[in-house]
Amino acid sequence: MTDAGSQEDARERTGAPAEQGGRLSRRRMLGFSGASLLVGAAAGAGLDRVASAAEEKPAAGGSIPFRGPHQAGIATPVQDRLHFASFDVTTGDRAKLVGMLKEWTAAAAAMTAGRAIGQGAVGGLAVAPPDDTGEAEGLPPSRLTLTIGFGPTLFEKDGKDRFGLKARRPAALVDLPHFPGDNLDPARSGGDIAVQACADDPQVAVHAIRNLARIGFGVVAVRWSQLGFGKTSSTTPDAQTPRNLFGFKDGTENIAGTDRALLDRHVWAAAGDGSGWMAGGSYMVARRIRMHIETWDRTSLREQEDIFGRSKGEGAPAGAAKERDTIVLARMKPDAHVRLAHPDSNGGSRILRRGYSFTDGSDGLGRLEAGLFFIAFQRDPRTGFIRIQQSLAGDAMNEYIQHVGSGIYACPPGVKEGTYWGQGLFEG
Ligand SMILES: C=CC1=C(C)c2cc3[nH]c(cc4nc(cc5[nH]c(cc1n2)c(C)c5CCC(=O)O)C(CCC(=O)O)=C4C)c(C)c3C=C
Ligand SMILES: [Fe+2]
Repeated sequence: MTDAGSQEDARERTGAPAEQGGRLSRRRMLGFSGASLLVGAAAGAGLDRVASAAEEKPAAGGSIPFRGPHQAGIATPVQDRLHFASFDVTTGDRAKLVGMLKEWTAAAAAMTAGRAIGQGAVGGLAVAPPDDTGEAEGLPPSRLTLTIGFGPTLFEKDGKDRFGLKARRPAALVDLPHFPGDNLDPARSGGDIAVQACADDPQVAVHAIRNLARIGFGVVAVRWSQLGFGKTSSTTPDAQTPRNLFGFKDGTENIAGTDRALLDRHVWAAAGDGSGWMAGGSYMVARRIRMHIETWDRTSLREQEDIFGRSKGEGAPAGAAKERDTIVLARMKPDAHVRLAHPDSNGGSRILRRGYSFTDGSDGLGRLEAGLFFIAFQRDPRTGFIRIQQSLAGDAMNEYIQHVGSGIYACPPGVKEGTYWGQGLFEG
């Protein structure tokens, strides 16, 4: 850790805010003085209150605490941009993998606080590559969160227990079954380790993934990645519900990041669930879903609304006037998306959705290569995503979408002071 790193550790211990409303840039963070930290420590309780208020609703450029009981980026209010990356581990050396996870943890703590990695982009030796690539210099933390997850192949790949982790694989980390209509590209699926980077500034998210990949050189290689914009789900019900690329409000009936009871019941894995090292963690399912925009755009408004079971303008459930009015499933068509995805149609199953829209240019036939990068967190994918996706086999929307990429990852609990990402898996 650099001096700046020690200061950051001290900040996290004292609860001193990394910045106030995003006014401190990375450059200014490096100049954050030890004296001000002492003042912060003396102020103790008052600053703790500031920190927890900031945690609930930080300003757009602000920072989200990296350490805590749960990883940030799950219950955290959804940021504007996504850079998701899935990595293959290219070494068979467990010690190297653990060493990299330690380096990643230090780098993630720095970047989420708005600091540069190590000696920064220009602070090191002139004859060596800089510790940080530099494109986030001068930018605020932008509510960057980095969330790590471990894929099934980290535990066993092609019958090989490469890292002695096979017996540690959680029962809930199942291989996703084939669903009707799936057209999955192996080059956009799977991976041993995934990192979800979310931030309000795409440059900050891209910088984070780029630097983790750089640090991991020789240990991991990027298998596939996805950029996303225009969050399609909100975890803050008071905020305006965002719209997806079909033009509908998306995320109305999501689990709120502040709803402790629902999070404990449906999102956070518990000690009694079978894998003690996952307690406080969650399971992430990522699906790249292509949306056939051009076909959709030739569909009548009534048909579009029937497909979702909600109105396009207000987002009201069928037969109701306002977005938050009570849902009556019987008023929707039997194959309406909301009717089939609703907990009442799935034995009470609920997931926390955190997806983003994507457009990757056009597909060579003049059609927009666009869709939803669907991300869902849940306590158990067998009763979460899998259950709901099986129900969606009869979804009227299937004519307009296709699942083309897929991944499932066990996201360990949050990082405590002095520990590294996934330590419980390797040392528990
Ligand atoms: C397996 C889970 C789900 C997939 C895959 C999925 C794809 C998908 N969804 C939309 C648009 C909307 N979804 C909405 C609601 C909704 N969707 C799911 C699950 C999956 N969606 C759930 C659990 C719910 C909530 C159901 C409820 O309890 O009422 C809505 C309505 C607004 C809302 O509540 O969010 C929209 C719109 C798209 C476009 C899509 C794939 C491209
Ligand atoms: Fe949906």
